[in-house]
Amino acid sequence: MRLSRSLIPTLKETPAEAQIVSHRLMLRAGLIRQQSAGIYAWLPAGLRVLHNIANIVREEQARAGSQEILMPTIQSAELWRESGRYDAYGPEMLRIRDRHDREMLYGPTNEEMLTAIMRDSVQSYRDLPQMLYQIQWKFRDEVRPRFGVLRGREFYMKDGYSFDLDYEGAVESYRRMMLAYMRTFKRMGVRAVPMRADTGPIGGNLSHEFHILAPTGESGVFYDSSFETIELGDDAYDYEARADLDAFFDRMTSLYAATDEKHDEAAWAKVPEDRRREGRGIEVGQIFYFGTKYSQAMNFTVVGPDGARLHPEMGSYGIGVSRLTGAIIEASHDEAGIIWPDAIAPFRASILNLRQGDQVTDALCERIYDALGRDALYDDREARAGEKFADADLMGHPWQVIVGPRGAAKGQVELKHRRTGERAELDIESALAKVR
Ligand SMILES: Nc1ncnc2c1ncn2[C@@H]1O[C@H](COS(=O)(=O)NC(=O)[C@@H](N)CS)[C@@H](O)[C@H]1O
Repeated sequence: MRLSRSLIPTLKETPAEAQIVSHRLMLRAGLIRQQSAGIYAWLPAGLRVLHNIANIVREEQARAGSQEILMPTIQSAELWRESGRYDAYGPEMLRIRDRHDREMLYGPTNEEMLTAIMRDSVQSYRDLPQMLYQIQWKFRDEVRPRFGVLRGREFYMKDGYSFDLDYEGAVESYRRMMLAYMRTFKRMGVRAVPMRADTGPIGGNLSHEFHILAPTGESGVFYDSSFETIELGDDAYDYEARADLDAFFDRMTSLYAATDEKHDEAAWAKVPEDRRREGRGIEVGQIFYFGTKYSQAMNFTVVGPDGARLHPEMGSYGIGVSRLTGAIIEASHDEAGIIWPDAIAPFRASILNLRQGDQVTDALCERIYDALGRDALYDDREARAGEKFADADLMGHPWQVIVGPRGAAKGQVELKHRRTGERAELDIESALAKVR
């Protein structure tokens, strides 16, 4: 994209309402604009990040054998009355009435809906196990939305659901998702720590939250410092080998890590003193096993191998896709702005034209822009070099291709790596080879 023709409204000043760095930087880098409390519009560069995150989630869900579906955001109240959660869910649920005065709601999650779809679709044990997910907008009427997209009211979530014949199968699904989640977060360039967690309104008795460690995290966390160094998502494990799933799960859960709600002083005391860490975490995902809570409540049964009916065992698995855009900035920024991990950056490179109007410089910029295609943001504005440098650092793309008249005359550019600050004078082909 050409910056002179794009809607990426960067700001020099920090908006007063933004209290944490990711909220400030997302506004200043022109990624989002608030429309009402906890509800945001995603501008072109912000939407590219959101799609990059969602696509990594998609690829890793596919690898784990989960099928993508898409369910509606608007749900009927009676569906939630079947499970008893319509009243239990409380004021976070946005309740609405349609023109025929039917009670509807904007879905905060979809356990009931997918259980009803499965109830209407499968009758035999041969149709299980199934693992399905969607990436869809949710609404939770948070009493105090804050910190930008970290705690919004309308937010983008991957929510997955597993259906198994028995407890053993449900445990395998849970462990499959543990591996998929750790691989997913690793690919996004962040370290997320799996922590034992409470289950809250979703239910069940087994749950882990995945936390990115960041000083602005809302959750207090206690963890073994080994999590700062061990390999968190390596590819050595095979989803089709139960022993691999068990080995990975044991490795991830044998080290101590718990949110403050689940912190256990006795277990904590067994962690060698020099390895005990306390900190703050941002919850970017949570997985739950809750057995037959929904299949019982909604009378979803299949005919088992012996002809008797059984209630499938379920779990659900969420990732905060829109929250991750902010959480990753909390974990990866400096005083100049965002430092995007390569895999999710809105663009791979900013092209900075330092002498707009100079024919040789313009021509070289166009050549580089053509070569990099949609992965580049070409700053072709009539603006001073200093402004272009500041905006490129603020927007945080991994590479900056800096084109000035002296270098252009020699067919050279200056290449800057945003994360390390390293600079090099290179000919075009060498520079393009590094950026691609
Ligand atoms: N208000 C919010 N704003 C942004 N992200 C949120 C918000 N509430 C939850 N999330 C994200 O959504 C993830 C999943 O939400 S959850 O409540 O833990 N789990 C569920 O809803 C399950 N039904 C998953 S299928 C959380 O880990 C968090 O990263």
